[in-house]
Amino acid sequence: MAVAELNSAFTKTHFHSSQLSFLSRSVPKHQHCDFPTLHRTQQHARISCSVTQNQVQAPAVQIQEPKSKSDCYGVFCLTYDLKAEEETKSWKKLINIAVSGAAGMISNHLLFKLASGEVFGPDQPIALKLLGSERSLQALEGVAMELEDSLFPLLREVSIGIDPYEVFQDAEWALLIGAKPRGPGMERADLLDINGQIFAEQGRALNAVASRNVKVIVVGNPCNTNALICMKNAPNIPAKNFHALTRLDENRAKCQLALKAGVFYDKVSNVTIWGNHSTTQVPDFLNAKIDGMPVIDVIKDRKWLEEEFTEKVQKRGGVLIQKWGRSSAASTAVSIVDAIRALITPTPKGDWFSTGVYTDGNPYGIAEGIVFSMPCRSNGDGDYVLVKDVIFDDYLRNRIAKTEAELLAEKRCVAHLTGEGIAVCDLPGDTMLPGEM
Ligand SMILES: NC(=O)C1=CN([C@@H]2O[C@H](COP(=O)(O)OP(=O)(O)OC[C@H]3O[C@@H](n4cnc5c(N)ncnc54)[C@H](OP(=O)(O)O)[C@@H]3O)[C@@H](O)[C@H]2O)C=CC1
Ligand SMILES: O=C([O-])CC(=O)C(=O)O
Repeated sequence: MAVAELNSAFTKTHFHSSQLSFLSRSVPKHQHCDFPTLHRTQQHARISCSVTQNQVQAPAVQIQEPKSKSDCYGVFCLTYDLKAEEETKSWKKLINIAVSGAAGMISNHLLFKLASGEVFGPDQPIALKLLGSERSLQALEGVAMELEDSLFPLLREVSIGIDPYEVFQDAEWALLIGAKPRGPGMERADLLDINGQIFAEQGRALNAVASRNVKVIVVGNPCNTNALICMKNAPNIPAKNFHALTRLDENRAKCQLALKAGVFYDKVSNVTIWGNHSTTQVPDFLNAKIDGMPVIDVIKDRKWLEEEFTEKVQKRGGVLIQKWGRSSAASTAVSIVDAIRALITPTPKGDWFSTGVYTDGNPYGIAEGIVFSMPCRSNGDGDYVLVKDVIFDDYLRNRIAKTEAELLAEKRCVAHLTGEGIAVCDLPGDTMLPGEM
């Protein structure tokens, strides 16, 4: 009888049949293993594989603890000691990434990018913690199965759950995508309230169980005000760590400028989206550059910039829905990747990126206490600073004032969720999400 033995240190304590199929893949290629056997001690598990010519032997599996609701999924319950394998010795420490709305369309693109290593790098193992609801639990299992079947080397753990207090445990990144879409006839105030409740609860959960330096990117709409609510409910996490995703708007603006100037879009830089992720957002062509030159010196059609370009970016999401029948999912996932990478890699010299962040202490005179998209730079440590050397003209100031007024009105409308008293909803009538046009 030939016996192959694999020693691994396990941090998890549960095993079931799907793991055994994984374990059999772990046996050296020259030895076929029909029946991997798991032996457990207090801290370690050892797999031995019995290989016989004629003999059939039942697998012996000792299960020591029951699997709990939000625990690891399938093959991901198996956690190797990364230092024990030659290939993984140089890898960084595993990081925990929580994703809400994980069974939704955006996540369906994003999760596979995260798992592939293209976001955090080829030496960064990750654990994905997927938050769903009763409604989506089955679908979430399907997502986890697809992640299993993708055999991503860097994806070391996946867990699924419906309780944010469990799913957000030790999260170092929280990508908050899940939110109720605005249905026909629904008032924007109702949407703010329904989604606000979700983000208030998730803020409290992050406050209670996430890493103290968790970086939070809110995608679910209306993302600026949801980010504000989340932040206000997480007082023990730095306010600076909360972002509303406006990178998709920045990417859309770069694309339109490149198209008009007849250049490839990598020539377009320094594009700021000011304000709300809504149709009042301000894509800033005054400070933007094409091939290092001010956009206004390259595209000398101010009327086009003020009217057509601006409106195209503001309403791009809605036009896409009309054509595609659903809202941007792939390009949103790409922009989430861009937003994360903007924080974990140094910003190219002279350039900046847009993200919705808390306005307290901003150098532009924008009202404090709201989450507003502004130009930022990072040295790649996950943090950012606001860019000071930007210029304004009357046009830009007026446009910024409009999106600022909208966000202040949204803030008053969710005062009951931010601990700031009684809500008063006097939202401007034309307030729309990009996708609502
Ligand atoms: N900031 C940006 O640039 C962009 C933001 N968005 C926003 O991202 C969000 C997600 O988009 P997408 O993935 O396409 O949407 P999907 O409809 O595919 O998924 C959204 C998820 O939200 C969750 N959800 C939470 N609460 C509710 C609720 N009350 N009713 C229904 N679903 C709920 C659902 O998951 P579960 O049941 O698991 O909770 C669902 O899977 C939306 O709010 C959208 O407007 C979209 C594009 C760009
Ligand atoms: O309104 C939506 O859900 C879509 C959206 O935010 C966008 O495309 O920018």
